[in-house]
Amino acid sequence: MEIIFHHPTFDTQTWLEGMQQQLPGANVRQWHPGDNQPADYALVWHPPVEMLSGRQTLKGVFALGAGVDSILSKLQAHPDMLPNGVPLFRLEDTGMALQMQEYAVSQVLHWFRRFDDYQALKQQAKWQPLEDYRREDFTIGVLGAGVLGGKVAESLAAWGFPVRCWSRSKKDYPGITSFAGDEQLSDFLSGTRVLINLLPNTPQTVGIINSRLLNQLADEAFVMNLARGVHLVESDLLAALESGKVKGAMLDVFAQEPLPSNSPLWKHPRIAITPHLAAVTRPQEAMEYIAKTIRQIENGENPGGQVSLHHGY
Ligand SMILES: NC(=O)C1=CN([C@@H]2O[C@H](COP(=O)(O)OP(=O)(O)OC[C@H]3O[C@@H](n4cnc5c(N)ncnc54)[C@H](O)[C@@H]3O)[C@@H](O)[C@H]2O)C=CC1
Ligand SMILES: O=C(O)C(=O)CO
Repeated sequence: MEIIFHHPTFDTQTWLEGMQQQLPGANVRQWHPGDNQPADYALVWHPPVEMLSGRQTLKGVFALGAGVDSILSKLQAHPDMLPNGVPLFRLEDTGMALQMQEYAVSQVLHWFRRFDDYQALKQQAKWQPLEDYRREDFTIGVLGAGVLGGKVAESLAAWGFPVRCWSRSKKDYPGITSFAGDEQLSDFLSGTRVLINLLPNTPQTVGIINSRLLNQLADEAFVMNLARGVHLVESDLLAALESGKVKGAMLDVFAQEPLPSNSPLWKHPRIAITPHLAAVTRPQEAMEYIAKTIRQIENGENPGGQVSLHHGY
């Protein structure tokens, strides 16, 4: 079995040796421009078009992350990059759900316990106990209730918050109210105090967090964008913060990354920023998952994690 690997930033040696250990019978190599020797599987992130195109013998391409928007947008520009019928897989969880839970729970608790307000009071050397927020006024709405959104919703429900989620089709997560489809988006938003975005980047979801959506949230809402920068209309968020409709935001992803130093988001006192690390690929878990999937394919089984090219995620 021949496996080719390309990632612009990951430590290649770790992956070559790790995959070799996972699949002792395989020959795992780093792909270099000009290498058109046979390959059964490709492990990629931002792959050069020539790495994949024309490889009719591929049995699977693995994206080394959860979001496949960068690969799919390249595929749109170069439709022959992924030979017909070759399945594209992505990482499902592989340690990312726990990271997303840590991120979301810690920030929700930060807002719920009003640490943002106390931080502002500290700047004024003011000793001033504030009224507690009540859980019943702190409904959390998770946009996108898939592998990551579902787990984030579950972890917040465990903290006793009212939690709801919104997805393409209804979900049956215990203790979480499920809304589905465009026709239920307004109901989902109405009363949502903390909005957490974990949608994939598709033509249907680009710009979804705009002023029309923000105006439907509860007053003094909070916004957490953990998915993709293109989901959020940054100027609309700034306007909602200005008007007081939105009280605070935590952003991990941006329309332009790295976020340019002159972006007004940096200086805004009620916006917290992290540099796209809400959940990163954990090599060991990812390699175990990929190896398991490859074994399933080799055994003629139907593995999970296949991207729907039709739905775009
Ligand atoms: N900031 C970071 O560090 C990371 C960000 N991500 C982002 O998180 C996203 C979500 O990841 P997963 O949970 O694994 O994806 P997933 O595919 O398991 O879940 C996607 C969810 O969105 C819903 N959805 C999709 N299109 C919709 C639409 N038009 N209307 C309503 N609901 C819709 C689906 O029904 C599903 O519930 C990734 O696509 C990626 O962009 C992923 C990993 C790390
Ligand atoms: O896996 C993904 O999609 C990411 O955004 C990783 O940071």
